Amino acid sequence: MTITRGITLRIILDSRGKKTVEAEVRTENGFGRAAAPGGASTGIYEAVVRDPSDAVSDATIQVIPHLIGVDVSDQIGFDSLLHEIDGTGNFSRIGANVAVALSLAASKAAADSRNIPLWQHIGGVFVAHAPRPLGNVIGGGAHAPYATEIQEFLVVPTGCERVRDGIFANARVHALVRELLTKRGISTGKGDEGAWAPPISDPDAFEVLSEAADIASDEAGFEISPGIDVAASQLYDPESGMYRYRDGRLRSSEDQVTYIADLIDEYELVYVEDPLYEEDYAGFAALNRETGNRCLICGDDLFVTNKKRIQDGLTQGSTNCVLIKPNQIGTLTDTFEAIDIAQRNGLETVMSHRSGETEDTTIAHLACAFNCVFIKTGVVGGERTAKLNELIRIEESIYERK
Ligand SMILES: O=C(O)[C@@H](CO)OP(=O)(O)O
Ligand SMILES: [Mg+2]
Repeated sequence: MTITRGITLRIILDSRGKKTVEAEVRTENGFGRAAAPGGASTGIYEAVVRDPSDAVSDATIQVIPHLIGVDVSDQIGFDSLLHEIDGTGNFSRIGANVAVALSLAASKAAADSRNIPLWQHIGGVFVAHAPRPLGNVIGGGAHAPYATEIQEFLVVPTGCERVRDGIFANARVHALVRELLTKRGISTGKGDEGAWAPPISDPDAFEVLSEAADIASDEAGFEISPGIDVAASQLYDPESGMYRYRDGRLRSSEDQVTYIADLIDEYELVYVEDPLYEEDYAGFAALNRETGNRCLICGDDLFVTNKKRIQDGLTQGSTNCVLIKPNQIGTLTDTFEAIDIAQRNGLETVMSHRSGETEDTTIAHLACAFNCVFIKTGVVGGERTAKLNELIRIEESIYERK
């Protein structure tokens, strides 16, 4: 039976030590638990996160009673009920943190009631592989003060056969970056996602990243490629309409496109996320036209996992890739719809964590079920490795089935 018998909401800690929402859904013979992550460089069009304590006490009275006796095997029905109760279109009444925790916990209860893992419940019988891990090894921006200007310097094991080996290779790059920085006498604190947060310039970070990736690649015997998340909304100054850099330099949208295109060529980047700020569909399109044949140009703050915004991006040719964060949109059904419109129109999808995370491993299952090309999870830290280790287990089950 997949009818909800009990639902619990509680406040737990996230990896930044902030409060967040956890939901538990029980059916007669199934149980699901999920927690909401939290962003630091959030997009302005994301579904609305409420104060966790207020949201949980309100939802306990106003939401949970409506969800008892509901069939969790009908995920679309469950999620539209959440929208109906909320009534705002952006979850500003019940809170996107409450909504996403409930929606994901319901899907896990449904999977558990069927006695199968979540990836299989959602993806069905033809899930053929796990996504490659996109790991953050050097970072700054909104995730670490006085570090790099670009928010994330990433690596992805583009040449690995087994995802498991790629996960270990990313960890090796992470360790090598520390060695290289230490050799140069540079301190190695960490940012919110476990990436090193050294007080160095972006060109220096690229240099260290390339060197570490080359060494790890030689050791592993497969290609490890670099990427970045610029998180350019954080650099954009709406008053001047320019991107404002620390050295006082201002870049127009055109300058920013040239700057990023040059970085793509100089460092052979295979992935660039949010190179322009969250309203600049045209700037994204210019970069995508110029470099989309050799690099994934990915929208995060631009799309916020919202199918309408992805449609706008499609119309303008803004990107060839979409970042997917379930908590940006609030339910699993909305997440599916965003992925569906992207993939049906030939865009790649990347499943992503948030900078504030919990030990929740749901995104590892979703990334496999939805056939995402990469999963962005970070490289080290319990809340990051929880997802990577789950990916190792899922990949093993997929292989055993073949
Ligand atoms: O910008 C991003 O892609 C994310 C995750 O890396 O950061 P945040 O969760 O702070 O928005
Ligand atoms: Mg981003």
